[in-house]
Amino acid sequence: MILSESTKNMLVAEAYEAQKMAYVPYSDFCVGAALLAKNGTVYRGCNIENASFSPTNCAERTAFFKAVSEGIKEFDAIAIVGNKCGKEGDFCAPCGVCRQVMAEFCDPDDFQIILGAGDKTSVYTLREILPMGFTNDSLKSS
Ligand SMILES: O=c1ccn([C@H]2C[C@H](O)[C@@H](CO)O2)c(=O)[nH]1
Ligand SMILES: [Zn+2]
Repeated sequence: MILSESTKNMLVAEAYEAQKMAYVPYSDFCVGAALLAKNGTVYRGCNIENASFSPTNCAERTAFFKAVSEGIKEFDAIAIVGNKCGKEGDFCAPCGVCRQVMAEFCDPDDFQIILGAGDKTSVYTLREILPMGFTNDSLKSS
């Protein structure tokens, strides 16, 4: 899908709002995500850490799981911002686990990943950041 400049800017602004809720006592790295569903709803997510480290949930997956837990499974785009808390930073690309979660629900050539940092944005398709992904279809092939 083609994202308008205003939709892109709105999603990055939503991601910055989500970032304020990051629970990051261990990394001090604050991430926010804003996931745009095909019905127009925006789901915000932040990263949520844990003293046991491995239960940590990324901002992107928080947003996806909020949506899916409410019955929403069709998405157009996600905006992501991440940096040391309170500092300016560079683009924050989603981790491999989050890319895999995106692959479960999103069309690789249609879904847009918007990285934001300050006034800059950079947009990718899911296939660009997860080539040769393992999906539901992989289970069907012989
Ligand atoms: O795309 C990313 C990359 C990292 N993190 C989180 C996980 C952890 O809380 C912190 C440092 O890895 O940042 C995200 O939420 N999304
Ligand atoms: Zn992740």
